[in-house]
Amino acid sequence: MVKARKYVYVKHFNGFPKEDDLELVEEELPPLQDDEYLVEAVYLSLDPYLRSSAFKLSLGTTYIAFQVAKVVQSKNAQHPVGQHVVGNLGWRTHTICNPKTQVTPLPNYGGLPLSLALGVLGVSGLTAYFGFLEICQPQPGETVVVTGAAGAVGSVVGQIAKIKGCTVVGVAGSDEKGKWLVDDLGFDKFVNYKDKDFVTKLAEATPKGVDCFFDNVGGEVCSNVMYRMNLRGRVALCGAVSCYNDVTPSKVTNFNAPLIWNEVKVEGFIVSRWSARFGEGVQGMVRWIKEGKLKLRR
Ligand SMILES: NC(=O)C1=CN([C@@H]2O[C@H](COP(=O)(O)OP(=O)(O)OC[C@H]3O[C@@H](n4cnc5c(N)ncnc54)[C@H](OP(=O)(O)O)[C@@H]3O)[C@@H](O)[C@H]2O)C=CC1
Ligand SMILES: CCCCCC(=O)/C=C/[C@@H]1[C@@H](C/C=C\CCCC(=O)O)[C@@H](O)C[C@H]1O
Repeated sequence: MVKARKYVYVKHFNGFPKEDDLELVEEELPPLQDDEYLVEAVYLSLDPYLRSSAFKLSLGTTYIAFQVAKVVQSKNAQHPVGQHVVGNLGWRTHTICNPKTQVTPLPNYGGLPLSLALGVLGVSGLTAYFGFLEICQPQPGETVVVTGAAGAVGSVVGQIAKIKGCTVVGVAGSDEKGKWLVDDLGFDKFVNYKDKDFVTKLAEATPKGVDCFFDNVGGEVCSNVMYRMNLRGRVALCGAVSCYNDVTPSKVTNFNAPLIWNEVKVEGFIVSRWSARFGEGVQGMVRWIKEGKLKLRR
């Protein structure tokens, strides 16, 4: 008999999540039926959307999260013991899956760690790859700004922009992160959004204006970058991490006028739009990692 432990959503978040909004529960799992298989979590993801999506969840459900898991018992020939899979199984240690469970067997990434399936070779990396390339359509020589630049998505966006021959400015919240972006990842410049002179520093870092803007944070930082957009610039609205736990909507500077005058194209997206092409994205990223063009923090 296997005992699973899982985090159950028991109280709606009010502001930032609190410990007692989730409860750790033990559950005895029944023996496997035909075609079922049991997986054990190896890595769990902890992503910003776990906060922004909470309002859609019913109380009593296991908290959502992607995990990399290993098949430890199986009555399903497609999922033999020892296989690794990735899927949105939630924050739980053990899960009984059946043929309808949406998990993807993990390929061997040529020696790269399986945890990357929750990072650069998973939702975060694919969000950067498709969101940036498809929506921003970067051209060599253009100026790209990415917010949340030291995060899982932003750090990949900036590196892809460098691969595409752009000048890249990362926005992050500490000088230590900025140093990592410039010295280790090859960003051209960094601006600290906590700097009291952020607006001036941003203008200094983007003397030719901004052609592509990939926004992960929303709020006033996003508004400030909108004012730097060039004629026919492109903005990919990926996330708004600064606002996910707002109890009342945050007040920000209105940026309609500069976007209208400059005929800027602004588009929000959810990465699943490109799910039929995820294999292409993973292949592209594995190639860049092996060529040393895409660096990771493991
Ligand atoms: N549209 C889609 O399909 C998807 C969207 N996303 C979104 O992408 C964004 C980035 O995700 P991910 O990289 O995984 O997250 P991470 O947690 O790795 O990074 C987020 C970064 O945001 C910065 N940040 C946090 N709070 C603020 C704030 N108040 N103002 C400005 N910056 C802030 C943090 O850096 P610092 O210390 O510098 O503040 C942090 O590095 C999120 O908004 C997420 O919801 C993710 C996946 C799919
Ligand atoms: C303003 C909020 C933007 C959130 C953007 C974001 O981080 C999206 C991440 C998705 C994530 C969504 C997960 C669950 C949504 C709840 C269930 C549903 O309505 O379908 C997941 O799909 C991976 C990222 O694409």
